Formats: sequence, structure tokens, C-alpha cells
Amino acid sequence: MKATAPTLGFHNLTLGYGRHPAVHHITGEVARGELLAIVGPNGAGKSTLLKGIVGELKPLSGRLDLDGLTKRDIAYLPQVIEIDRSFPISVFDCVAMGLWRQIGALRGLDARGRDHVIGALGTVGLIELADRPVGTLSGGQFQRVLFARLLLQDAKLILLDEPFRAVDTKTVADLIRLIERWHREGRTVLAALHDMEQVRTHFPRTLLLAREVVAWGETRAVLTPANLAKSREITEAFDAHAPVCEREETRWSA
Ligand SMILES: Nc1ncnc2c1ncn2[C@@H]1O[C@H](COP(=O)(O)OP(=O)(O)OP(=O)(O)O)[C@@H](O)[C@H]1O
Repeated sequence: MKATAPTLGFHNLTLGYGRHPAVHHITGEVARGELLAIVGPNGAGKSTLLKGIVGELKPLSGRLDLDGLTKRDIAYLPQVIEIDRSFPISVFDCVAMGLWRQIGALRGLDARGRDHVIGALGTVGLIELADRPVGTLSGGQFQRVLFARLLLQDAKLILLDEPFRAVDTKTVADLIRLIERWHREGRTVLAALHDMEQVRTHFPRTLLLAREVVAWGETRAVLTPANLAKSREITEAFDAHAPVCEREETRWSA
């Protein structure tokens, strides 16, 4: 895994909606196998950056290098509020969707595939709920389902948008163990997070955003009171209706 894992490169990247930038002039790199937290106040552009990486948003200007990664190599977990749970599907089938890139349609799931699904359900502690419709699960249980699905995707780059929102402490601890396992396996993991203690404890590197990069590097050097205050000031002052602007690059690297 380590030899083929990706490097992400941002080159004066601006992303936004319509012609209006939401996060701008991002320049820097994410090294292979990095475990990176993306933090910043509400509206700082964390989700927007993840959507840009996964290809849901095209750059308004600048460039993103995925070092040869294709969609197949990227697993993306959007914020829970963006996921429709009303679809009548069982826990088992929802997790099995993590295999679809390998096996095509679900009807192709063979005994080996079923074993993989059961293994992933076991890892997240949900074997007993395999037949339940996902719509009947608690928030924490549903998040476990989504992590089990990610496990099966076997992706080189994993993007998590607020994976612990509205999730109980025990589930957070279990899911962090999974993230640390992905890190040990050499996968690159980026997670948008709010809880600074979680970030300080579990994430070696951090990107602090406030519509632009405020600081990027080792977590303890990034999460200083001065940087956090600056990120709040910049986010509050940002003019969301401004057009894309020209500006010199500041380079941040791993
Ligand atoms: N679909 C959209 N259309 C227009 N503007 C959007 C859209 N999605 C997000 N924005 C705007 O882009 C800016 C950045 O939003 P984004 O969701 O990326 O921030 P965030 O850091 O993830 O915030 P939060 O912590 O609240 O999730 C915000 O001003 C937001 O209102």
C-alpha cells in the first residue's frame, strides 16, 4: 500500500459555488500515508475542500494534483446530514455497497464477498443488526455502518467530513481506532473535525482553514490560541459575494 499511496497537491486552488469562492488560494501538499485533520470555524471551507478533492466541485481557479489517483482510489464520507437514510435498504446491503467497485452490481455478491461484509460488520460491532433497515438505526449505529462500508472500499485516500458529529463517546473511540488502523496501513486520511482535543490527541498534522490557509503543519504548532483566533477573524470578515481574486501564492508543504 505504501508504495502506491497518493500525494495530494494544491496549486493556488480556489473552490466555490457559482463564481463565488468559498475557499481560496490553497497551496500545499499532503504526503502519502498522512493523517491530516482539517479544522476551522463554521463556514471556513472544510467541506468545500473535501468536495473539491473528490471531484464534486471543479476548481474556479488553480489546480489540484491527485498524483494519478482515480475515483476508484478515493473513499468519501460526506456529512451525515447530506446522506439520505430513508432509502429502504438493510445494514448488510448498505455495507456491501462498499464492494460495488470490485464486483459490479450487488447481485454479483458471492460467498467471499458476503464474508467480507460480515467481517466489516464484525469490526464495527454490528453483526446483530445486519438485517435491520438503515432508517431504524441510531446516529452512532449508522455512522458505524458507513465506516464498515469504507472498510470494504479499500481506498488509498479516505476523506471524512465531520465523522463524529452526533456520535456517542464509545462509537467515537471505536471509529478513531479504525482511522488509526487505516493510517498504519499507509492510507492517506483527511478528516474535517471540530473537536480540538480529538485532533490534538489523534491527528499528527493539521490544516487550519478560514476560507484560506491560516496554518498547516504539525498539529501542536498549528493549533495555537493565536492561530485559532486569527481563523475566527478571517472567517467572519470574508466577503462571500466577492468574485475570484488574483493573489500571490503562499506555499505550505508536508
Ligand atoms: N451548495 C452551496 N452553495 C452555495 N454556497 C455554499 C454551498 N455549500 C457551502 N456553501 C458556502 O461555502 C462556504 C464554506 O462552506 P463549507 O460547508 O465548506 O464550510 P465548513 O468549514 O465545512 O463549515 P461547517 O463547519 O459549518 O460544516 C460557506 O459560506 C457556505 O455557506
